[in-house]
Amino acid sequence: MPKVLISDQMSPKAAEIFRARGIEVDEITGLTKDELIKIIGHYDGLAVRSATKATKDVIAAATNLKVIGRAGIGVDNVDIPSASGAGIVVMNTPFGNSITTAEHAIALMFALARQLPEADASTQAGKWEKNRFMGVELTAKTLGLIGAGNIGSIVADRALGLKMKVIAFDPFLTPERAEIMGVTKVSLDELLAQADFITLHTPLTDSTRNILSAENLAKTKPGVRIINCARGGLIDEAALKAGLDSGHIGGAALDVFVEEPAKASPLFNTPNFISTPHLGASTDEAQVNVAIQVAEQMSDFLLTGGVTNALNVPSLSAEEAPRLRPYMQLAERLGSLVGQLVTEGVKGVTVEVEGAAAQLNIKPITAAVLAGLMRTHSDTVNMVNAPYLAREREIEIAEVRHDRETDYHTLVRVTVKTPDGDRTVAGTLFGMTKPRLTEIFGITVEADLSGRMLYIVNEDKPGFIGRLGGALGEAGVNIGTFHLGRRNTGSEAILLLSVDDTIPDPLLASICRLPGVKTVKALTFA
Ligand SMILES: NC(=O)c1ccc[n+]([C@@H]2O[C@H](COP(=O)([O-])OP(=O)(O)OC[C@H]3O[C@@H](n4cnc5c(N)ncnc54)[C@H](O)[C@@H]3O)[C@@H](O)[C@H]2O)c1
Ligand SMILES: O=C(O)CC[C@@H](O)C(=O)O
Repeated sequence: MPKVLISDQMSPKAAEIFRARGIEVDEITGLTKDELIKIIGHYDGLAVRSATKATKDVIAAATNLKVIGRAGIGVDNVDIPSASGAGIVVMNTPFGNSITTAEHAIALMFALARQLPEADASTQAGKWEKNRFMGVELTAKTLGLIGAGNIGSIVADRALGLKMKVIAFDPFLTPERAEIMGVTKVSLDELLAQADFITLHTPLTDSTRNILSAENLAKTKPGVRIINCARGGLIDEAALKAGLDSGHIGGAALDVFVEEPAKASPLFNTPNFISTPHLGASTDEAQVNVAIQVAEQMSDFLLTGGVTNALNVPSLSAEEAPRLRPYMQLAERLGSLVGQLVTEGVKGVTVEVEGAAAQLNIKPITAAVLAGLMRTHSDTVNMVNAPYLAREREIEIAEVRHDRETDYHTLVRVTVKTPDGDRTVAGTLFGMTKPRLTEIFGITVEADLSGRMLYIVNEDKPGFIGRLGGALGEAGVNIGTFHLGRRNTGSEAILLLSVDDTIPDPLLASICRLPGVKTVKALTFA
């Protein structure tokens, strides 16, 4: 009988479902990392919210673990590359708490507009300071959404009902979708300049970390009020404190912090600052939703192999699975590679199959490309919802089968249309099972795409590889594999290195400064 550990506070519904489906379940919350490491080896499944950190060390100790289920959306507490490396499926429940979180953002917006927490504390202290708490109306004010996905869309809907004007910055929001939502798509600078209230609804990624930096906060409208119910790290907390102190920022409400639990913060006790302890998803309704979903999904997987809402494996029928699975892994990695390298909005994706791949059902291959591509910008994308999301975002999808001889026995090629032009990558399967990159942006290169990698474009001049090796060696970064490709002798070369550990930002910056380097990017593959 499979055994599941529920290691965070969860609705009792989750344990009820596991037991009803014949799965043994332990509910042990508040474990330290060492305590978790000690017991995790006994379990086939781990059900978490955000407190448990499923780190590399925890996963290394999880010798029987087959599935990690996140009762919620954000999976930044789960090391997905390590889980994938260990063959552990990671699932989340993408929509169960969206309404609840959107409502929390709206609640915080009201609380800021009318200084509710301070007014409450003052009244209950017997002060009756009627003249101290002068608020602002929300009607006719401009709300700036940073991130217009599931939660952002619900916030927009509610704010429009409050007669606010809603503007949104989201590189993946098409003008057509913005029109359907009733919001105006704007650039980040336009949003910063126009919004009376700003609310954040993006995952924490390389492109969103510190999106409200000191520099961007300085571009906001004087008196702006800011709400973050998404992830700590989207706002520079020190700059936010300075902005509140100077009065440039009229108020801020944070549900999430860089360090959680946030037991101390320079922001605490700052006037016009409101905080809640990561309560965005904390309603009876949302917690029942996510508990039921996670327990059903994990039970299905442990008992039947069925995969739903997985972030690192495709969903597949039993018949197609054996032949398609390696192609989907290849497709997902090609999509992820372009997603990590292309920064501008994607307008179209063409998936071409040649050789043996042309005989297969192309749909799951396309879904895998799209999931890999869009997952770099959203925690909620999986093979199942990726094609739907792509359509919703007006991304044009084309599928082409080639009946022609190629250099490879089987080949998948992905071309992404961006405002800056087309970007093409291609790959094959070695031994019909191992994904292998064969072409990147017009340059032939043969490389694995797995784990943590470093992508460098440089001028093809002698001495560069030695300098790069020196920089990595000095920083104690071990190179696993090394792949090189170039357009013509002496022109542009591409290097793809696999590395054992995360590359720290200062090291990336120093590689960037090496003579001849044009582009450097740290990549991660699930
Ligand atoms: N406080 C909480 O308890 C709580 C609860 C649920 C979710 N969350 C957080 O909220 C986040 C959003 O959830 P969701 O369901 O709306 O996710 P989603 O994936 O549906 O939407 C995220 C949106 O962010 C956009 N985005 C990505 N990069 C961007 C960038 N650089 N600039 C602007 N927009 C960008 C994406 O295009 C997407 O539309 C989650 O990632 C999760 O971390 C927090
Ligand atoms: O589980 C929670 O309380 C928080 C969930 C939230 O951060 C999420 O990403 O879904």
